[in-house]
Amino acid sequence: MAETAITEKSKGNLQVFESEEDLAVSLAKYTADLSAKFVRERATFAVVLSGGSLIYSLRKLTESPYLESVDWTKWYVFWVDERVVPKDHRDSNYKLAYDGFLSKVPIPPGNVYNINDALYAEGAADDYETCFRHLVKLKIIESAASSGFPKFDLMLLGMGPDGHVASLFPGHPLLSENQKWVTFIKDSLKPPPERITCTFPVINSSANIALVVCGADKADTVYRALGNKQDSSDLLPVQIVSPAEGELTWFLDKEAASKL
Ligand SMILES: O=C(O)[C@H](O)[C@@H](O)[C@H](O)[C@H](O)COP(=O)(O)O
Repeated sequence: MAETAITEKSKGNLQVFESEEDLAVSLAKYTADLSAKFVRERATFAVVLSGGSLIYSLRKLTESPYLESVDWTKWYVFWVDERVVPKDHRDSNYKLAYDGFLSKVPIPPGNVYNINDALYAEGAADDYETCFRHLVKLKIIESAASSGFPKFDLMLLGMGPDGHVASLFPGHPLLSENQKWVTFIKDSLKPPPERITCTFPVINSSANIALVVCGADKADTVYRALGNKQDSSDLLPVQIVSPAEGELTWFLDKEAASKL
């Protein structure tokens, strides 16, 4: 059961669910509705996934009615961050998403854009940015009118207990990267250390962002991001998520929201 509260625009729409099960039901509807809207408007739906528990929370999309009703042939799938490991490695976000989601829905394999796992971190980041630039030219990915950064239709983000999103960690210099679309990190606090990640200008150019957060271990950070006491001096990565021209929706289970 969702209690929906609309908070200040900068903090986004906040939805709190009794259980992760309820959250998953609502997340599937939200994603399917956006898919229908973008397919109607531009015959394409460009979706960005993260790793972690988010993939499990997408499971209802692989079931009826969405398995039949979503136009999966129009989906284009990307990753907001990826671990620099072979794509069949147990740490691979591609493998996680393939096993838990992509293998269960009929998205054309050619529409799934994982990183080139034959390259080192720097090369893989550059290569992924080149791929985005090519798809922006083809209008498979929209372009943000004001900045020229890619504007994905939907970005599905998780959040770590420390407030990281994608592979953008608290206090890391990459938080202020404002030129590159995709960059790399070799000292990720969450293993494995080598990753590629979209930058904040790309994340914040998205048309829609869902921040999907479950569990009591994240309650303090959720409070810091959404509670009334705001300290703008030392922003956590999750607090920098703020789509300039898009919509941010928080999906929280009641444990994650317990300190609000
Ligand atoms: O590759 C990754 O590690 C992720 O993309 C990362 O940003 C993840 O989304 C958060 O760490 C939350 O993960 P959990 O939901 O599993 O806590």
